Amino acid sequence: MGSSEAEARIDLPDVRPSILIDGTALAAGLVTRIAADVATMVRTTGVTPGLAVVLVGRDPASDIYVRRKIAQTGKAGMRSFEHRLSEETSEAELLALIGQLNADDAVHGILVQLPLPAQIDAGAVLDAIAPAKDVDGFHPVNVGRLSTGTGGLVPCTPLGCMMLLDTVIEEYRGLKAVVIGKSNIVGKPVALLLLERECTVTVTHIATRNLPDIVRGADIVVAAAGSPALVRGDWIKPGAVVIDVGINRVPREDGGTRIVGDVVTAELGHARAVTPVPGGVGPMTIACLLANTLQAAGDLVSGSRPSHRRQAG
Ligand SMILES: Nc1nc(=O)c2c([nH]1)NC[C@@H]1CN(c3ccc(C(=O)N[C@@H](CCC(=O)O)C(=O)O)cc3)C=[N+]21
Repeated sequence: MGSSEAEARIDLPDVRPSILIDGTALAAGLVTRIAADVATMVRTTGVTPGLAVVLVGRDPASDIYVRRKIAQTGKAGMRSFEHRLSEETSEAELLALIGQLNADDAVHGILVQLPLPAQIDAGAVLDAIAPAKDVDGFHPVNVGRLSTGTGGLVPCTPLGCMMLLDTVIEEYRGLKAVVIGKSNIVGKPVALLLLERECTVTVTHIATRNLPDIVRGADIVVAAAGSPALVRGDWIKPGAVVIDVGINRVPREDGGTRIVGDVVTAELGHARAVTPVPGGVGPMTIACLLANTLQAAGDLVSGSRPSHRRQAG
């Protein structure tokens, strides 16, 4: 990254230096609270929440995330069931496994790690997961529930973004929010959550014209473009809150790689608050997966309709 070029672009009023929102600490606190709720559930119902994680193929990054997810379930006192399938797995084989997990009373949450190999239609797989066990919130039933504000399981990364925002924003009503990226996994659901809080939401994407000008009007920016160092300091209004969802692996001078977000955080001294990468949205995504697994287990045990999520925190 050309840091001298970066510095040259800063020409903004002097305001308080921005807060870095510590996603690692927030996630650890959430996992601790979830662990207490899990213990209560085990004591009062005899049921231990269980999460099945399905990984097809050998993507090294997916491997790391799956191991993190499994480790965190253990910390929260949940059970995890790891299913590692070969790169050559057919769609029919994967659908058969999902059928088994749907029917397994010890499994309350099912996560199929994305992306899937090319021979498998990811949409068909997500459609096959029982909506009540869909802890990713990707099933059309849960997507529909989110869009109508009628409960259900909410995708983990957007939920984590809202919890990070909640640490610095008390009143969302009327704030201008700009979401960069229109993915089904982050952009669209986070836009719906912000809309639910009565923000004025703009969703931008690859074909958006004058993106910097649109972002300059935002009180809240959620950057989920998957483009390293896309969002520069001079795009950000003084006092804005910036959530960086990007996880981009870029080459390091010494030949290794490092993870950077979509935002040049070093240029954001004039923002009110910014999330770091790593240590921001990523750990919250995993903590929210546990929160969703607990919610799914609670709803499955009580036999109730999908619950409305209690206020975060
Ligand atoms: N069905 C499905 N659900 C997912 O939720 C899902 C998925 N597929 N496929 C891949 C993405 C990616 N993802 C991450 C989770 C945690 C971190 C995370 O904890 N990151 C750390 C460390 C980053 C690092 O150093 O590698 C951080 O940002 O601090 C990152 C990425 C979940 N995903």
